[in-house]
Amino acid sequence: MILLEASNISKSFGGVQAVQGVSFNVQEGHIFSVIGPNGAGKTTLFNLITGVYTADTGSVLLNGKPVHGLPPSELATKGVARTFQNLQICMNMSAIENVMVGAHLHLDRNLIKAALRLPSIRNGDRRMAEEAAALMESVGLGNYIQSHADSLSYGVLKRLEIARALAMKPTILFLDEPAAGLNPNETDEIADVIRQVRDSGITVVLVEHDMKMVMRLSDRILVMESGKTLTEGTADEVRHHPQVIAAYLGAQA
Ligand SMILES: Nc1ncnc2c1ncn2[C@@H]1O[C@H](COP(=O)(O)OP(=O)(O)OP(=O)(O)O)[C@@H](O)[C@H]1O
Repeated sequence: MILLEASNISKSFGGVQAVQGVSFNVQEGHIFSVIGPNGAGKTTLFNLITGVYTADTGSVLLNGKPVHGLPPSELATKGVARTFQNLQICMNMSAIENVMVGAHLHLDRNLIKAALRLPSIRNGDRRMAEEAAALMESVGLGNYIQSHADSLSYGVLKRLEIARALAMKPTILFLDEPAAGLNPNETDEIADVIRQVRDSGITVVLVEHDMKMVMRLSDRILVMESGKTLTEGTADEVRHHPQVIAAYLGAQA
């Protein structure tokens, strides 16, 4: 079943056509990855689908219903969660408080401040804390539940961000470069977490530069170049596509 249907999405910034007429479908239960060289338009596409930017053209259907133009907070109530390329963890909070914040809101910095005043977080609401702890266990962070965020390694923080997004109980999770800056061991750990998220029934959309991880994890891959779709297919199809090989090697197609 198609969960997300993006059609003819375009966005320009001044003279730069960042995304031009991109269409794709994401099947429920899949890991769908978006790859492409630097500046190909991947993050812009992500921002358009998740309501950070408004598209110049195109439509996005979630479960067959239009969701384009909705802000991230409203998309979150419809089951759309995301992480960002740059960590959005509150360093002056404990790890578990960060996850509990995710249960309440939708990655808006101002709202995070407001959430700190919520009685359920301030008083460490037991049920919420238990759920947050269970989520942390599920992404391999059981040892860090009471840790302060600023004491955690980058690899752990990246997983913590996923745990916080999962606390929103999404049906579809967008991950923007989850392996960026991670060493090979941390990358394997995050790949395991992503697979586990998918196996738990949550559809995953991924922007990622680590090709090994993308090829191993993805059910389908969209390749972008200069704002446009170069091709879309399975890892095997994409890997053997002459233009993809050319784009990545910088040769002429
Ligand atoms: N807010 C913005 N204002 C102006 N130009 C932008 C903005 N965001 C992106 N662009 C431009 O749009 C194009 C696509 O950028 P985008 O960040 O989406 O690419 P990307 O594929 O995610 O790149 P990377 O892999 O380096 O993150 C680039 O030319 C970029 O400079």
